[in-house]
Amino acid sequence: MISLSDLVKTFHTRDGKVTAVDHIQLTIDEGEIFGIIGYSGAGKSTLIRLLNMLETPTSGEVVVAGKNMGRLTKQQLREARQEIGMIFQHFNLLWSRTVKENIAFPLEIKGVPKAEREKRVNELISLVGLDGRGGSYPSQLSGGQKQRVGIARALANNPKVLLCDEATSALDPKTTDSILELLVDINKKLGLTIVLITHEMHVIRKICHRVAVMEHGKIVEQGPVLDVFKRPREQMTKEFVKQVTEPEETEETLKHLFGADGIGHVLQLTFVGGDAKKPLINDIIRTFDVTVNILQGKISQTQNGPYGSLFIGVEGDRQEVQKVLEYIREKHVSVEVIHGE
Ligand SMILES: Nc1ncnc2c1ncn2[C@@H]1O[C@H](COP(=O)(O)OP(=O)(O)OP(=O)(O)O)[C@@H](O)[C@H]1O
Repeated sequence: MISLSDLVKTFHTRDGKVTAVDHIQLTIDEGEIFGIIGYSGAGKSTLIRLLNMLETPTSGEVVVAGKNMGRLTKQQLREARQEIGMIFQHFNLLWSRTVKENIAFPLEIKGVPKAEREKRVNELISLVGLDGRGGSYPSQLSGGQKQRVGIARALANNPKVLLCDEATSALDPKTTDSILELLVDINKKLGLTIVLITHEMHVIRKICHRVAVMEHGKIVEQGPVLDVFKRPREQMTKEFVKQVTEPEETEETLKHLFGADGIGHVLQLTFVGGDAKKPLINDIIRTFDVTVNILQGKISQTQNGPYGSLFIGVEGDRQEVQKVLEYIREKHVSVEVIHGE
């Protein structure tokens, strides 16, 4: 659905040249929810704005739904943009228009007749769960409801692609989850391709099929979400993965435990997909002459299956602990000794 080749965007500022997007190659498939994660300044906003030509590339190509966006006439570009909806962190609604009028806006621009417009607007209001709020003004809505209006407006022209620019960053965690669920629902119902940028791994974990990690204008790592969670290569990816796989206080808790008596080895086990359901700890206790102490653990759900991280303390003689490690590895569960020999 989307293919980027050798895409570059440089800005010339008073302080010199800034390369916001640096030779990016990327393919995003039809019907996929693709997440791009990175810290502030990595170039995410610039990259997503290049997809609908809100930014003009310095060099390279952007092809969306079979159209080479850089080679279109102004009229063709206007038409191509109708196939690419976009939602924003601060919603960008028209404050003097009601919910219905906001959603109808892109249809008016396209010249859709009034009766057809109304029908479509009512369908969209139901789709995003805003029944009964069509006559309200944006100032009368909660943040989550405002984003629902943004989503309905972005979908008005039946786009093939939806771009989400930090769409949940201004929302509280519960509202964030409800908007993410709506995006998954729309992706499934309409087969819409969704590209989102975020600095929160929680968003990626919850809804994306694939993820790309961006740093200094480049994509430093990409792949299916579970694969990247299981084997993050880059240090920055590891930091992002930790955001969702380890409870915040893990490091502190473990530090205290390392100082305590009787803590032999501390192992970190990483389970992915079906592995997360195996009764591994039970098997270890039954099979080996060791004491197992569960220190901390977390299982999270991703679009491709569960992902879990578990910290256990294992006491026993060294050879027996070695056998435990071999046993865990045989079961294809990743294990790392984070304390002990
Ligand atoms: N219009 C512009 N003019 C000059 N420099 C720009 C412009 N837009 C972005 N930049 C620069 O490009 C780099 C990437 O910015 P960008 O906003 O794309 O990053 P980001 O990852 O989206 O960060 P954030 O989440 O903070 O917006 C930054 O160094 C930024 O200062």
